[in-house]
This record gives sequence, structure tokens and C-alpha cells, in this order.
Amino acid sequence: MSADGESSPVSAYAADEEHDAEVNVRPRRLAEFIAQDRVREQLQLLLAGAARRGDPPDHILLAGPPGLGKTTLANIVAAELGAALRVTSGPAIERSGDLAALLTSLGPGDVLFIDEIHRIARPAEELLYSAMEDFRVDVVVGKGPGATAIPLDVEPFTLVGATTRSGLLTSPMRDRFGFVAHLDFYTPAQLDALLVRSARILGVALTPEGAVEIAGRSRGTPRIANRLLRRVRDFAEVRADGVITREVAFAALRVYDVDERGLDRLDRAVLTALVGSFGGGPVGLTTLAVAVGEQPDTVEEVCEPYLVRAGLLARTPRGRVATPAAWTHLGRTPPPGTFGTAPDQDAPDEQPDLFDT
Ligand SMILES: Nc1ncnc2c1ncn2[C@@H]1O[C@H](COP(=O)(O)OP(=O)(O)OP(=O)(O)O)[C@@H](O)[C@H]1O
Repeated sequence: MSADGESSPVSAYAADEEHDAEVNVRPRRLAEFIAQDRVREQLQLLLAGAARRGDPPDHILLAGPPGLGKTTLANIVAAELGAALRVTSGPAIERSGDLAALLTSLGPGDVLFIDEIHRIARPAEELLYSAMEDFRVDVVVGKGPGATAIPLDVEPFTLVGATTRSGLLTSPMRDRFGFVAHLDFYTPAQLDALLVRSARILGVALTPEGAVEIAGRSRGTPRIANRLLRRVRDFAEVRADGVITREVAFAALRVYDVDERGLDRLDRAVLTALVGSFGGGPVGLTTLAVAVGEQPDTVEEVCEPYLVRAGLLARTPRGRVATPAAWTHLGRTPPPGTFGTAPDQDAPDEQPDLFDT
């Protein structure tokens, strides 16, 4: 399952090709990074300030839903600093010894990117604290009363952590980041600009109306916009004259099962289960995930942020609930008493632990 919710299996070859295409359109410098103006300005100041002092910048936490540009920004930070980038992820660091080896092998000023940092194991996380704060790690050798801690120096480095669940970070971890950037979903106009840039790089003929059609269905997410562009390009080359017009984009996205609000099969399956099997809810996340044959994490991290933002699903203290807009989107009439149609119902939760710091 890819991070953006595409569940259909693809061959290794196709996956490689997609990866290459994604890397090709990835912005390399801050000036090429589209939108997120506040984050860009803040980062620019942070990097420029550090450069003036000749120090590595403070540690940076990038928080937000998948596909909004966290990995891209980590690469950009290293490129802007002219520093080497080392990449790992929270789940990949199983033992604190692995992390100690990685930290002590960093060169001065290197950037260490840890994706999914909220999933790092606790002992490794504790080791990271002292590395982040004092550029030192204590490696414990031996067990029981004879165990000894050997302090090792770590070169000054900048940690860039990325998380889709900043609420799951412990406070000692969060407090050690000098800068936290929250990435927001992109507006259709911003995705439009992004698609025009990607089409230029990929050598695809894209009309302004074609870009608007794709942007509007990209769920506010650059990775999805770029992926839809590649799929529509296939359609344009095979079934049309290679030019992506509004009509070509419309026909292609119908083939790929992406509806006019950008919902894909899994999003629609979630709403259909909620409305069809559970009368609109409330229903617990796990039950809902089982009903659509997915992991609760996938439903929560991949589908829900966009469904909530699109006003189609609400999280209440008693569970997930379909809004009247969800019923209407599925071509059904919300029954009286549907969530949001009566004044005395549970208020939706603030997104519980997603993207809040
Ligand atoms: N602001 C942007 N401008 C141009 N392209 C972007 C921007 N943000 C993201 N992209 C494109 O979207 C794709 C996905 O971005 P990226 O891999 O950085 O997302 P992510 O937030 O790290 O996602 P995940 O958490 O799932 O790894 C990249 O290939 C990049 O080309």
C-alpha cells in the first residue's frame, strides 16, 4: 500500500518507473518549491541565519499528511546547506545500536532525515535526545550490574524529522526541535501551478483547462496531482493526440476511477460502508477499517484527513460519522437526524492526534 492510498498492486518495474518519474519532478531548491509560503519563508530565515553564523541550523520537524512535500523539503534543506543527506525512517531503526552507528558516522554539518519519526522505538528515541541536544550518545555495553555506558561524540548535525502524526510524538522529542513546520493541503490553484511545472519537466502538452481538471481532483496533494498527470498522459498518448485537454483529462480520470471531488476507490469504500452498512455512523475506526478490508492506520492517515477536510466525514467522541454532504455525494438522501442536520448532536472532535502539536 502506498502512502497516498493507492492499493492496487503494481509490478516492480512499474513501481520503479513511478519512482523515477516522481524524483524527476521533485523540486531541488526552496525557490522551486510551490506554495506553503509561510513554511518556505520560515525555512529560508532559519537556513540563512545558520549560514551567517556558520553553524548547522536547529533541528526541523515537518508535520502533515502524506504526499505534501516533507521528503522533498528534507532534500531541499540539505541542498540549500550544501550538506550531505542521510535518510532513514522510524520503523527502520529497530535497535538503539543501529541509531548510534548511524549518528556516529555522520560528518560535520550533515542532515539526517528520519521519516515517520513518531514510529521510532523508545530506547532509540532516548539515544536521539542526547544526540540532538549535546551531540553525544551513550552506548551501553554489557548487561546487568556490569553494564557500562561509553560516551561517543557526534558531529554537529541537523535532524529533519517528518511525521504524519505529530500528536504521537513524546514531548521531550517535540521540544528538541527548534522549528516545527506544518504543511497544509494545497489549493486547486496551487496544484494547477504544480502541474504546469511537472508537465514542462516531463515534456507533456497540458492545456490550462486540462490542468484545472486534474488539480481539482488531486485532493490537495502534490503526489496525487503528479500521479494523476502521469495517468492522464498515458490516456492522452494512447487514446488521443497526446495533448491533455479538459475533455481528455475528464475521460482519463473516469477510467482511473477518480471522481469529481478527487475521491478514489478506498475513499468511496469508506463512505459507502459508513452510509450503507452503518447508517451513517457513529462507528469506531477499527470496525470501519475492517469493513473496507484496510488497516485502521491507513484509513485514519490516508483517507480521513481529506474526507474530514472535504466535509464528508466527521470524527465525534462516539465514532466516525458521515455528514449530509457524504450522503449526497453518494447519490443518497440523508435521513432525518443525520449528523449535522440537528442542533443537539455531538460536536466533531478536533482532529484527535493528527497533525496537532
Ligand atoms: N511544494 C511542492 N512543489 C512541487 N512539487 C512538490 C511539492 N510538494 C511535493 N511535491 C511533489 O510531490 C511528490 C511527493 O512529495 P514528498 O515525497 O516530498 O511527500 P511527503 O510529504 O514526504 O510524503 P510521505 O510522507 O508520504 O513520504 C514529490 O515527488 C514532489 O515532486
